Parts: sequence; structure tokens; C-alpha cells
Amino acid sequence: MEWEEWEPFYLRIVREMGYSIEKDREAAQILRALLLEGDDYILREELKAVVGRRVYIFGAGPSLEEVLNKFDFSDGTLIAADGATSALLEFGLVPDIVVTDLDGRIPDLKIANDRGAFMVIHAHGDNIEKMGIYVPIFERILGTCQTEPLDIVYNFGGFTDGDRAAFLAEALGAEEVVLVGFDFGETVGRWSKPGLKEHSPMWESKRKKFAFAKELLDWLAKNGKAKIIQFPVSGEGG
Ligand SMILES: Nc1ncnc2c1ncn2[C@@H]1O[C@H](COP(=O)(O)OP(=O)(O)OP(=O)(O)O)[C@@H](O)[C@H]1O
Ligand SMILES: Nc1nc2c(c(=O)[nH]1)N=C(CO)CN2
Ligand SMILES: [Mg+2]
Repeated sequence: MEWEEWEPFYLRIVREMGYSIEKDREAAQILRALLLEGDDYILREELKAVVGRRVYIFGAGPSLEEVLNKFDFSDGTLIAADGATSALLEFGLVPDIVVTDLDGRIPDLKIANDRGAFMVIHAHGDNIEKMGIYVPIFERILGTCQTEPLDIVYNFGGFTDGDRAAFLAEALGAEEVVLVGFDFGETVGRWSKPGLKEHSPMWESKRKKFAFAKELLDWLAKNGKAKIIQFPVSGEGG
């Protein structure tokens, strides 16, 4: 998704969610500075080499557990949306890429990174403090933002970690993007927030986030090159 396509979505998101564009911009600059300081950042070409023809993106919906129990995902690139990293690790899988705004369980994100996962860390106005603390502990980081892209801080489009991962996969050449654990129902999966002990009823800000995420994924299915597939496809997985 080009900036011109993303900007109208972003302006609606900012208005609806009450975010500050200035703070989002500041966050992008801060991430850039942290990446340069740490000297452990990567460029899109390096991540493109990791992305195969088929990509599985794992969201943190409640269905994830059953699906991870039943199916094998060894024929594609594995991308975990933030909290879903914890579920994958529980099932002995290490994602190839983690897409995060640093509100998943940090120790699990770190384990995934230590075991080889590339980190796609997103800068926004509400994670500036977390970036300062946690960006330095990770390796092999690609930076993203939701305002105008900077040289080493990319904007491929997308809002929540899950739909943003799908836009990343599309931009890096995936032909098939399979969404796993993207329930978007009335229940938020227990992996979604470090404080959640169990699957939890939807709260208002999350409902708004999910509405944008769904709209963006519909946009991608219509306008992107990659085929977007919801898993399990009907008939599979009961
Ligand atoms: N029912 C669901 N519960 C949780 N995540 C879901 C669900 N359905 C789809 N997802 C996708 O899985 C992703 C999991 O990411 P996660 O919940 O850890 O963080 P997030 O996008 O940063 O949201 P927040 O900022 O509210 O924490 C979401 O971004 C969303 O796109
Ligand atoms: N300013 C701001 N931007 C975001 C936020 C957030 O909480 N604040 N959460 C996101 C992931 O869901 C993506 N972008
Ligand atoms: Mg997150």
C-alpha cells in the first residue's frame, strides 16, 4: 500500500481513535534514532529474502489454539502478530518474523528473536517509552511507522499488528497470505495482552481497532496482488 493510499485510512483512524499525528511522527523519529544507535537494524531487502511464496500470519484470536493443535504450517513463512508469538512458542513453533508494537509478552518476543525471528517493530505515539526500553534488547529489527516513512523506518500500510503483517507480506512479495487465528469476533484471545489470563470479552477501543483491521484486510484482498485466505478454509478444522 502506497502512502497516498494509506493516508486517508490513517486520518480516519487518528480521528476515530483520538491519536496525535505529531506524537506518531515523533515516535517514528525516535525509532529511527534508536535503530541507528543500536546498529542492529535491517532493510526491506533483507526481510524480503525471508518471505516465501506462501505466508501464514498468526493473529491472537481464540481459535488459534485448536488450529495450532491440528495443522502443520511447515510449508510457508510464519509471521506472528505480537501476542500470537506466545501461542506459537507454546506449540513449539518459532516464527520467522514477529510484527509488534511492543505490547505482547516481551520475554516471549525476546525468546523468538533469540531463536532466529526477525522483529518488525512499529512506532506510534503510545509506545515511545516502551521503544526506549525494549528496542535495544532486540536484534535484526525492521522499523515501521504509521506516518510518512523515513529512510530506514518503513510504512507498508496497515493498523493493528495482524493486518499490518498482511500488508508487510504483500509488500515483500508473498503470493498467498493465509490468516490464522483472525477471529475478529466478540472475544479477544488470551495472548493479546500480557495481563490477560483467559480469552476476554471485547472492549471498546479493541472493537474500533478490529473494525479498521477488517476494513484494511478487505481493501488488501481487493487491491493487493497476493491472494488473502482465511484459515481454516470452510470444510477444514470443523
Ligand atoms: N479475536 C482476536 N483476538 C485477538 N487478536 C485478534 C483477534 N482476531 C484477529 N486478531 C489479530 O491478531 C493480532 C494480535 O495482536 P495483538 O492483539 O497482540 O496486538 P495489537 O494489534 O497491538 O492490539 P492492541 O494495540 O490492542 O494490543 C491483532 O492485531 C489482530 O489483527
Ligand atoms: N497512536 C497509536 N497508534 C497505534 C496504536 C495505539 O495504541 N496508539 N495501536 C496500534 C496497534 O493496535 C497501532 N497504532
Ligand atoms: Mg501489539
